[in-house]
Amino acid sequence: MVVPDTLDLVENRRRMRAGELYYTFASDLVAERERCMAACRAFNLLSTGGEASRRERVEAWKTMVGDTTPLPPPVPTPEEDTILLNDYPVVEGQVKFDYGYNCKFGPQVYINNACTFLDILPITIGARTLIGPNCAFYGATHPLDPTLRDGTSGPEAGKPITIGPDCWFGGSVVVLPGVTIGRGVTVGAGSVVTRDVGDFVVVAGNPARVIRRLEVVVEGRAAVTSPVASNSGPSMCYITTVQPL
Ligand SMILES: CC(=O)SCCNC(=O)CCNC(=O)[C@H](O)C(C)(C)COP(=O)(O)OP(=O)(O)OC[C@H]1O[C@@H](n2cnc3c(N)ncnc32)[C@H](O)[C@@H]1OP(=O)(O)O
Repeated sequence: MVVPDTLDLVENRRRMRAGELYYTFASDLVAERERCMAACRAFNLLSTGGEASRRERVEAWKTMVGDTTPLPPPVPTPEEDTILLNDYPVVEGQVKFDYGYNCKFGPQVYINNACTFLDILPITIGARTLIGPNCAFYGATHPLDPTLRDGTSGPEAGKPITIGPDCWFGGSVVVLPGVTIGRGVTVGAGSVVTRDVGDFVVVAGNPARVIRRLEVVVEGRAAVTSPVASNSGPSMCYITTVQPL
C-alpha cells in the first residue's frame, strides 16, 4: 500500500477522473473510501436491523451516496412518509460502495442483498431497475502486465458503468468496467456482462449473450398511475412481444 514519494495528489485525482492509471492508495482517496466504508456500515446496520423507519434508512442512504439535497419534511404517519419517499432506492440487506458519491440512481430502484458497486467513476442506474442479490458492478480495472500491476503498490484505472431504466438483473450478475446497458433489459442470473447491451433484450450466460428480444409495440407514459408513483410522475408503460431469436 505504498505510493510513489513524488505522487502529486491533484494530478493523481485528475488521472482517476480521466479514466487513466492512478494510485488508489493515495492518502486523500483512502480517506474518502474510509468515509464511505463508515457510511456503508451505518446503512447496513439500519438496513438489516429491521427496526429503522423508511426515513432513517433513506437518510443513511443519502449519507452513503453523498446526496446532500434535503428530504421533504416528514408527514404525520409512517405510512404516508413511506409513500412520500417512494422514489428513493429500496435496499434489502447490505450494500457496498467504494466512494458512494459516484453512484447515481434513478427513482424507484430496487437492490437486493449483498450488492457491490466499485464506483471509481460514475455508476448510473436508471429508473425502476431491479437488481437481484449478490450483483456486482465492477468499475475498476488493473494493468494486465503483472510488473506494472505490482500488487497494492501499482496503479489502477476506473471506467464508468451505465444502466438504462426498467432493467432487471437476476442474482449474482457481474457487470464489467465500461459497460453500457440499454432500456428494458433483463440479465439472467449468474451472467457476466462483458460488452454493451442494447435496448429491450434478454441476455444470459458468461459472457452474456442475447437469448431473447422484445419488440416494443407501444411505449409511453402510463395514463393511470398508482398514487405512490406520484413523486417522479407516471411510470413508463410498454406493450411488448417477446421475439424468438
Ligand atoms: C430483483 C431480484 O431480486 S431478482 C431475484 C433472483 N431471481 C433470479 O435471479 C431469476 C433470474 N431469471 C433468469 O435468469 C431467467 O432464466 C431469465 C429471466 C433470464 C430467462 O427466463 P426465460 O426467458 O424464461 O428463459 P428460458 O428459461 O426459457 O431459457 C431460454 C434459454 O436461455 C438459457 N438461460 C436462461 N437463463 C439463463 C441464465 N441465467 N444463464 C445462462 N443461460 C440461461 C436457458 O438454458 C435456455 O437455453 P436453451 O434454449 O439452450 O435451453
